[in-house]
Amino acid sequence: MLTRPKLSGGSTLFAVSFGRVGKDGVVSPPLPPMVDVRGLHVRFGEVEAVAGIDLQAYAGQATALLGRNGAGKSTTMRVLAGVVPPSAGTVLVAGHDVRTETLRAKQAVGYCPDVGGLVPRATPWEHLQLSARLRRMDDWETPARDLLERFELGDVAHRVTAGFSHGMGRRLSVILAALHAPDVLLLDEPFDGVDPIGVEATFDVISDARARGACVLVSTHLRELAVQACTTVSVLRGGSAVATVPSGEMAGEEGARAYRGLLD
Ligand SMILES: Nc1ncnc2c1ncn2[C@@H]1O[C@H](COP(=O)(O)OP(=O)(O)OP(=O)(O)O)[C@@H](O)[C@H]1O
Repeated sequence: MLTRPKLSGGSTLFAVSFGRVGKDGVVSPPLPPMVDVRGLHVRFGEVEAVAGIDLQAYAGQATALLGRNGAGKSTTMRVLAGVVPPSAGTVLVAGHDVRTETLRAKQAVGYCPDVGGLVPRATPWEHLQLSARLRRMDDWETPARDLLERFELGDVAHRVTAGFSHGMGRRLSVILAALHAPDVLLLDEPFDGVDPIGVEATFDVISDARARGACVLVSTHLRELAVQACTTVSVLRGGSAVATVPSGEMAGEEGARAYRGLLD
């Protein structure tokens, strides 16, 4: 059965679901979710893009959203990023309601959209500069240079993005999402068309974010990369979450069969 997380996810899953066990054996209350989605509906006219999603994601964890085209992954990410308002339901990001505390929720988030977001006539460095100014960051140049080097974009840091390949654009979008070390990192299709160096660099960004206690959500079609990058997998179908399981349950041949079973 793939309807409920098992404890095979280890101590993190135990801690967030049932409480944290201290050295003295005392169990403290479970951590509140960093992303808390309850009964989310999103309608675009006649189309119901999201039809009642419930999703909880926690500090130090990475959750993958998997599902077929049109399952509602990107729309859910857009709601979390504060780009699309919910039609119904409650969405809290780092404790802030995206409907009533939109600015605070947005400040907590770093968002790599699935498409767009880059200015063709601006360079990567100018994108980073603008992002840092908007967020009133002081010491941004060193982390910006570091990220550009990790994603092998240092050599093109001062070239306009108009001539960038698809994969170069994806890599820059991940960098822009990660620059300010957000509490909630939302990566929509970060691996799409990205070469192995970019994939490795994205893995590093995800594990660094988890290590500093951020909550990461990754929307992707690439099941095996989702399993490698994430602790938890949530499978969406027809605008609803049909299963949320430790990522190990989606690994290998058996995981592929389980995943196909959830999509049919
Ligand atoms: N702005 C919009 N206007 C109308 N319909 C929309 C809009 N955005 C999304 N939809 C519809 O909502 C549904 C869910 O779309 P969404 O992009 O969230 O799916 P997805 O799981 O991210 O798909 P993909 O894997 O193809 O990116 C689809 O039927 C889509 O056509």
